[in-house]
Amino acid sequence: MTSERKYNEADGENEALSFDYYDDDDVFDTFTDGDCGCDEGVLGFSDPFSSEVKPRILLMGLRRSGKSSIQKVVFHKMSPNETLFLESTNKICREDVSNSSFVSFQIWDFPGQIDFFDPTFDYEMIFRGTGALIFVIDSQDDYVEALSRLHLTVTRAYKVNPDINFEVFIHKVDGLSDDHKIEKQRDIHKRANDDLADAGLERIHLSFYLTSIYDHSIFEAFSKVVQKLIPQLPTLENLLNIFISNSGIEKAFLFDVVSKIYIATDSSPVDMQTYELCCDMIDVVIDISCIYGLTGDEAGTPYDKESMAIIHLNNTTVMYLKEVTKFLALVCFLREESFERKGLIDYNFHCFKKAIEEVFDVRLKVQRSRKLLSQRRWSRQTVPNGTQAILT
Ligand SMILES: Nc1nc2c(ncn2[C@@H]2O[C@H](COP(=O)(O)OP(=O)(O)OP(=O)(O)O)[C@@H](O)[C@H]2O)c(=O)[nH]1
Repeated sequence: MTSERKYNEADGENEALSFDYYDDDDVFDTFTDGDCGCDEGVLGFSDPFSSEVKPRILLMGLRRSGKSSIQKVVFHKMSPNETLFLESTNKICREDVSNSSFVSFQIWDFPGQIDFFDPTFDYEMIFRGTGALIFVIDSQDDYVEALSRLHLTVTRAYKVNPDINFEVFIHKVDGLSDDHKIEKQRDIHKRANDDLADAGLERIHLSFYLTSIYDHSIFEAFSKVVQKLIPQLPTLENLLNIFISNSGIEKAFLFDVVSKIYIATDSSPVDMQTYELCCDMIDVVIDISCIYGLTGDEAGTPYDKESMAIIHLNNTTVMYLKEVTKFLALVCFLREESFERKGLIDYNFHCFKKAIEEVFDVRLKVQRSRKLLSQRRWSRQTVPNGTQAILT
């Protein structure tokens, strides 16, 4: 935990990774647009362009279910113990997460007591621009009320926007035994789907995850939620498949370094232990770099084009980490004998990196033209004396 804090201190609010690799300020905001702070980040409907570019991820659930803790631990590197002191959220908090061109979305943290019947709460507007709705259920609490809330939320949201991905986090499972976890998941899964079937809404698909901020499960679950929002995912997976099969690599992950969300992996199955090792490796690289690599002046960054690491495990496996872009790292697992052909791996990596940059460029162009289009549309709706017309 000490090392995590060091990273934060050296960052000056998570901005350590924001050196310029691409120079489009609009698209490459720093990790967060300032601290979420919930004061600046409070729901504001004034930005007419943001919702067009960034999908929304909503964090909903009953009070004290753990929504703000999830956001703070995953995106602000807060240590889990510190979440004990988080105050209850009383307004909708909106935060931009724009780590890279692939990981770019807004997270909206809702206070537990949101009332759908409150006429001042424009839920239609909120759900319309939503990519994923994460509903957090406290597994250590009685979840009957949470399930009826989940049903109400999902049915309302689905009516407005049937394209939303509904993700249910069965949260705080750290206090439960393995058998108990499975039992809870089965029960919640059954009840939630039965409720939907009773309402004639079997077509709504809910995905379930067992999560806790005290282990890597929350990062893994968030990775899967985010991956569903990346339209280039099949391309990235394909590139990873080609890369590993030509390099004798067993498993490869493309990681967003700041959040430790993996945005893609090859098509072989992911096991939790491998994922945890990758997260630990990223922590080691960044922490050592922060503590011993920075000279103390503002210019240094703990992660740059030269960043790479090799760790030989005691089971004849090698872990290999390399920088892909200023926010992305490739972490691979391979046998020691395959690693003898490091030259080949590096050459293939070079080709892989170039391909990723091309995918990246295409997305940038699409984003720029979309933004331009919406700016034009917006200015067309501006009357000559400079006051804005009301959008219809
Ligand atoms: N054991 C355990 N406790 C957790 C976990 N996640 C959050 N908590 C605790 O749950 C409590 C409530 O967390 P918050 O993040 O404030 O909950 P919230 O849903 O944002 O609450 P509101 O803002 O009131 O809606 C805190 O004391 C957290 O430390 C978890 O994974 N395991």
